[in-house]
Amino acid sequence: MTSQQGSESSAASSQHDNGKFNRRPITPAAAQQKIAAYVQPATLEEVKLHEAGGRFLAQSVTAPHPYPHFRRSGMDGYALQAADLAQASSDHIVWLEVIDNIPCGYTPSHEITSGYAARIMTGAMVPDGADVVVMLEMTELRTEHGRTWVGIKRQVEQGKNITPIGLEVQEGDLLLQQGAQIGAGEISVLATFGVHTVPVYRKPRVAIFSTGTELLGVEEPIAPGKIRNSNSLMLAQQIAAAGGEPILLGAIEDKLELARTMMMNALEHYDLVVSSGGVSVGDYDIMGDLVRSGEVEMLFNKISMRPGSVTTGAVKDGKLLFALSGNPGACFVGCELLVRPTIRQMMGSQHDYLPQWQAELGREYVKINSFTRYVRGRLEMENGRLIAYPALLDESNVMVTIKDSDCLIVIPPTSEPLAAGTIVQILRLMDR
Ligand SMILES: Nc1nc2c(c(=O)[nH]1)N[C@H]1C(S)=C(S)[C@@H](COP(=O)(O)OP(=O)(O)OC[C@H]3O[C@@H](n4cnc5c(N)ncnc54)[C@H](O)[C@@H]3O)O[C@H]1N2
Ligand code: MOO
Repeated sequence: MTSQQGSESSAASSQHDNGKFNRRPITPAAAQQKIAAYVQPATLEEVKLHEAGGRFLAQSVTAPHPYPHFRRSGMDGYALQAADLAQASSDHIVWLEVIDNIPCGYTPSHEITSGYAARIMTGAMVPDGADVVVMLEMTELRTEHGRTWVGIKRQVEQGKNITPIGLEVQEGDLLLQQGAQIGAGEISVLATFGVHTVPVYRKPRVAIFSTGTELLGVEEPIAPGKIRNSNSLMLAQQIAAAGGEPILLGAIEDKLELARTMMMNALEHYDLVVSSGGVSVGDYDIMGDLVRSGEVEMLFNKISMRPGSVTTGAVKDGKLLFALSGNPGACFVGCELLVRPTIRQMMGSQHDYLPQWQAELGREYVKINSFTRYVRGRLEMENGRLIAYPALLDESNVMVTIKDSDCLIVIPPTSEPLAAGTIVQILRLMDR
């Protein structure tokens, strides 16, 4: 904040000017490590399988039975003994008597011995004695006096069209590791093995509030000097996508007392607290003042990164507080780099940080900085090469290009512009 009426936080900030201007930056990796040391794992709950999507498994799951657990036909056809077709050819048809009919879901009523076959459908249980299923299209039928024979004119290799027991999974195999995120494939595994309620980590309840006397509700008409509070809702979406349960506490004016009440209430009632705004050095940067006041233990209040250099982390009674910048670009990046991993760690994820890839820079990047930059960018595959295009407008206070980005391009501290084609690290933005 720069200009406001009111004197409360102005007075407060002047008492703290020393601490305010003397911030010691730590690296983004050091900030992530500091936070990780305070993460408390969420408690467990059992959820119904159809509601488990996106959650993280709290216990590993092993197979209670093999899969498939019976020999399964892969085709509609006839189950028989391959050796019976040894003489079959285009000139010699082999006839086998059909003694059983096995639809899906039924068990065979006869063992197959030499000279006999069973009609069988895809997915049905192959009878004992049979070692091959011959497709319907390769057979013909003859019926006499109420008895039926199947005729086959070619040899078929033993085992053809039969899925053996345990082909996919043996009994006792590890199916899913603790910490695995439950998606469609995992749900399919759990359903197959009868796991109808799933032990998962509780979704952390993440309180969100914004500070700024300029902030209007989204539904309010625009007014001079005012802006709508987009950060709270942007954060709610990021937090939900990361797996947390966002709790929107609204916005407060830039008044230290309001911020104190909001922050203490949020820390008391929720698992994690995320605020936006008021962390810089201005007269009304109340979150910075609050964190420096000693009421919470400050972990850092400057990170050697842009955007989001003013991102602040603190802890109180074991609960983490992230005071993110009000600038939308910095707020977004701070959430992706710090809040998202925290939520995922709380939920037991093994993959907490954004995945890192390499790409070629799509156009030159000329800004020079002593801090690492996380530039929002767009990935394209061109002639088999992954190209990352930095957004044309990537300043911390730019909002509109966040939506166009699917990665953050990591520009290390550099004194030279980076040429197009330079190999850069990128962090993939997930869950969008
Ligand atoms: N003298 C200095 N000024 C600034 C410095 C500095 O080091 N010295 N740092 C700059 C940097 S870098 C950043 S980043 C910003 C950080 O500012 P704050 O985090 O304190 O955020 P505010 O001042 O409250 O707001 C910044 C900007 O964002 C808009 N905003 C705030 N909340 C929301 C919201 N909920 N939704 C949408 N937009 C929001 C606000 O109106 C401002 O335009 O400080 C620099 N200044
Ligand atoms: O901290 Mo600001 O977002 O670096 O630009």
